Amino acid sequence: MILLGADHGGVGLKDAIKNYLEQNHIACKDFGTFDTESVDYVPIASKVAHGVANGEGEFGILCCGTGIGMSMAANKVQGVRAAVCSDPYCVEMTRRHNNANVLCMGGRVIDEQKAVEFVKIFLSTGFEGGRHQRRVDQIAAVERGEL
Ligand SMILES: O=C(CO)[C@H](O)[C@H](O)[C@H](O)COP(=O)(O)O
Repeated sequence: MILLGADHGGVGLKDAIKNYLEQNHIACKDFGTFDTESVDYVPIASKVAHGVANGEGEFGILCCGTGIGMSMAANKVQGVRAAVCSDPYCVEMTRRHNNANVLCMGGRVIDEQKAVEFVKIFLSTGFEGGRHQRRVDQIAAVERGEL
């Protein structure tokens, strides 16, 4: 299950991604927003991030104007590793090296075609583990206040 969320700055990307997922029979849940009326991104990021942290969704995808506000809010939730990406290399590497579980993108930064391309990369790339597992474990230790 892929959990989706956006504010007014990212709703176009989110809807294009939802369309792609549904056309390809990939289960998704849409936490809004559903139009371009201004909304705060934080409560939406929180819903998606908690859904990923509690296992409702394997991955989250969050879109705002830049992707940055969404990533900042999502990364406050324990267990979430949200990455804001605007190029395909970073999308691939954040799965391979960081085991990112939330992808954040900006509707004022990239177009819908790129966003869908990035989602394809994100969902099809695995975590490499090894030395990267040690570093991801260290991020979790920071969350617990142990590092
Ligand atoms: O949090 C953000 C910036 O890092 C997002 O891009 C928001 O979508 C943006 O701040 C919203 O701005 P607006 O002027 O209220 O449309």
